[in-house]
Amino acid sequence: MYLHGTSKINDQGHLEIGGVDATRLVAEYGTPLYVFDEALVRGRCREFVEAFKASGLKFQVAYASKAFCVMAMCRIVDEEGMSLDVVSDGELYTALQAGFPADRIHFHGNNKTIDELEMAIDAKIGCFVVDNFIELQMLDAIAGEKRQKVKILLRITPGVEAHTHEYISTGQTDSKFGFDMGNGSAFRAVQEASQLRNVELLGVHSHIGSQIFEVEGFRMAAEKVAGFAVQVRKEIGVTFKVINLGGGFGIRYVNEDSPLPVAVYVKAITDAIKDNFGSNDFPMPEIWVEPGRSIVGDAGTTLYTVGTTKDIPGVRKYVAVDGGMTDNPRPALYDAVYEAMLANRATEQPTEVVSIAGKCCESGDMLIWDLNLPKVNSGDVLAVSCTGAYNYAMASNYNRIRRPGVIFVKDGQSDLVVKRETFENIVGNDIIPARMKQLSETV
Ligand SMILES: Cc1ncc(COP(=O)(O)O)c(C=O)c1O
Ligand SMILES: N[C@@H](CCCC[NH3+])C(=O)O
Repeated sequence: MYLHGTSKINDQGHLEIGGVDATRLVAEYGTPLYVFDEALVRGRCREFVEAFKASGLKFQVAYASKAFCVMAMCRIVDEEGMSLDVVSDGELYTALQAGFPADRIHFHGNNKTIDELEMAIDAKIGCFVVDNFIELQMLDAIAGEKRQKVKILLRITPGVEAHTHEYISTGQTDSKFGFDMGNGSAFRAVQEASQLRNVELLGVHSHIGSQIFEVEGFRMAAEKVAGFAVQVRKEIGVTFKVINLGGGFGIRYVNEDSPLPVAVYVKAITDAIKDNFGSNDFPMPEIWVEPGRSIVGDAGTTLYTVGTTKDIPGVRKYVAVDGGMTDNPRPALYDAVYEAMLANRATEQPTEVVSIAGKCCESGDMLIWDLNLPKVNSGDVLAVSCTGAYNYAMASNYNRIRRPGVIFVKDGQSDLVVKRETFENIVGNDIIPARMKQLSETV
């Protein structure tokens, strides 16, 4: 397993993250457990911010909280001076509860409800990324009722197809997101927005997809957006102050993945902006981005305890862990691949090929196929790397399994940032209707 950030093998032959022995974490917090390397998260935030500073452009780096949104994470993002992108009232609520400055919150989503729009207007967030005509009209009306003028970007689909899994590719014409540039709806949206009284149109947003390894897609998107911006300025006199190129920067899950350093992505984007703007035809806009996965993805490791094994001679050996698709649905959803190691026997050589199964009542609940490990025993600790993004965020209670706790580790210290769910949480929202036998009557 590739060791990301501060992860290393210590003198006891154990995996250590943030200066804390993984076996100690297991003893203290139990498994499954999401462990975040805080120094790596902060390091990634700084890589983005520094790279943009180096460009000399005005910028905002908004962490896409959908990747991993908990209050402690919002605190880190604030402390690192970044903005925050939310896509639901739940993410917005989390950010506000964490004391995240509302004026640095951007609100995304293709179907924001009236309640969500009201909540965000009341909180005085910094910017709405408007996805469609209905939302544009609704937002203008609600802002008018509340006597506020809200800042907006329009999400446009530039017709750029990112080379990634089709479910996480979003920049193409056939997408549920945004105003299409190709069929003229993006142009009409700018016309409409620029005439509304309660919105201030800052510019446009484009997000082409996720887990992208090349800069070409970003460059193409920047060029297309620039062409659009020039057309809009020429034909209807509207000048964009902000161009947001979204997120999508890839990370290394496995050996075959070849992400570029953050600075290379940022340079490609800022160069593309400089190449296309900054003349008399178009003043230099502010550039915004929304990285999610690349901030937290490889900073996360999930620790599991090995339970049962099933050997089918000549076919396969299954090794089951105490979690699975409930804490990491990505293999089942996207055929995502992961690396793993035995955290308690990290220096031992691999001797067998096993497949890691989850504990859900579902054949598709497989975390890793064909993994080389030392001979695995019940009670071993399996560490799966790169689980920081879209794992806790997409976790479920399928089979009524309790969601694991989350800890941050740094400089030899571990802090619980999300408690493991309890059985009380599991039944907490259940109600037995009055017409059914009540608990007191069942004993
Ligand atoms: C609009 C938008 N911005 C930002 C992101 C974050 O993407 P990533 O986690 O790949 O950086 C996404 C998710 O793909 C998104 O849909
Ligand atoms: N959930 C996806 C990423 C989606 C990004 C949101 N537009 C993943 O795990 O890869």
